[in-house]
Amino acid sequence: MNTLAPKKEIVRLRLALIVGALLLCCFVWADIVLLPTKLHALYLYNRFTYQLPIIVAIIAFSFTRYFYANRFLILTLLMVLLTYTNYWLIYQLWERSEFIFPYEGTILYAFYCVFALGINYRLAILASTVNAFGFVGLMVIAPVYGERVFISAAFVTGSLFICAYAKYRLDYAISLLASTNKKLATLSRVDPLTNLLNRRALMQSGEKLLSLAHRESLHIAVIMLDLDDFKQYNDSFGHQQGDDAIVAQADIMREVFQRETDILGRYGGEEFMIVVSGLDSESVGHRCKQIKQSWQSREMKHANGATHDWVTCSIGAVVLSPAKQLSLDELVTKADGALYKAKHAGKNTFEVVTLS
Ligand SMILES: Nc1nc2c(ncn2[C@@H]2O[C@H](COP(=O)(O)OP(=O)(O)OP(=O)(O)O)[C@@H](O)[C@H]2O)c(=O)[nH]1
Repeated sequence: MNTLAPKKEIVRLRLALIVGALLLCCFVWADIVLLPTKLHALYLYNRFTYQLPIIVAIIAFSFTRYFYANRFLILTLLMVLLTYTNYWLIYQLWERSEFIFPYEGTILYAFYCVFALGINYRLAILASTVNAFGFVGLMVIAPVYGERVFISAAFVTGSLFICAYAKYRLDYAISLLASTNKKLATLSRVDPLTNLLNRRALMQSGEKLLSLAHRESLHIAVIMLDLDDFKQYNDSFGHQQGDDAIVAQADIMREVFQRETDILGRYGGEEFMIVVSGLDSESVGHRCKQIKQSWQSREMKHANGATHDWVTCSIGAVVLSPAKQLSLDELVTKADGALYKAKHAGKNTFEVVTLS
């Protein structure tokens, strides 16, 4: 499970590998104190001909473009190679002079590769299985640990699988956290009733589209929509049915504005906002007409005394030509002004203001 950007992840791994190489050198120093002098050459040969060069080779490989995509496989291979070169050393020291070299390194290599280098739990299980079999095989061909062979094998195998299981729990917790974060991020941007953007997200996305439109010399339009006589509707049919009308307004907006770049949101209450780029006044007017027609075709009965028999909305739009620059707040104020005019013109109508 990786949550870092590729470049940072590569640097992190490289540092962890360098730390691993340095730790290995520290262990060499400690082991030399433990080992009889006649075994020093054999021991140093193992560490400096196999183990250290393997780590250095992976550090060097981390500078190639093939490393990132294959890093987990490479690090799994590292876990197996470090362990098997250690088995080879245990075997040789036993064969040469029946010296009982400790097996704990096997567990340390696994913890280093799984937690410090971060190989995922599936590969950790694979490497642990291969290493556990290797240890049992070693015990069969060389009775290094004598009577303690069963407890040693159980200790190594148990530790390897506990390590893999702990990685599974960790990966699971991290993926749960990542998906919860994603859900929370969506929830913080979306209006739960309509699934449109909420006001904050609407303004953020609107700002982005505005600067993009300016950079690419495109028209940008801000369109405000407000359901007509909605208080009366709620009073007559209840809040629940009022919510249905709000959802219908969102559906109509989605029907009419289908481009991926169109930004649709609920500005607040029964007021909605759309930000679109690349549409001139005529096209914006055409879409406003489509919204009107869609409400008309739905014939959602309105309350007695409302200005129209079915639910309608009024629309105010402002279209900014590429030659002019205004902030989003200024465009919203102008679109609001146009909406106010549409309301005063008798509702169920639209007003488009062009700024060029
Ligand atoms: N059902 C429902 N009603 C809402 C929601 N948000 C706001 N409203 C109602 O929308 C109504 C808005 O009323 P007003 O601002 O007076 O506007 P209006 O009655 O539509 O009048 P005009 O805008 O002039 O057409 C209020 O009664 C709010 O309670 C909502 O989420 N659900």
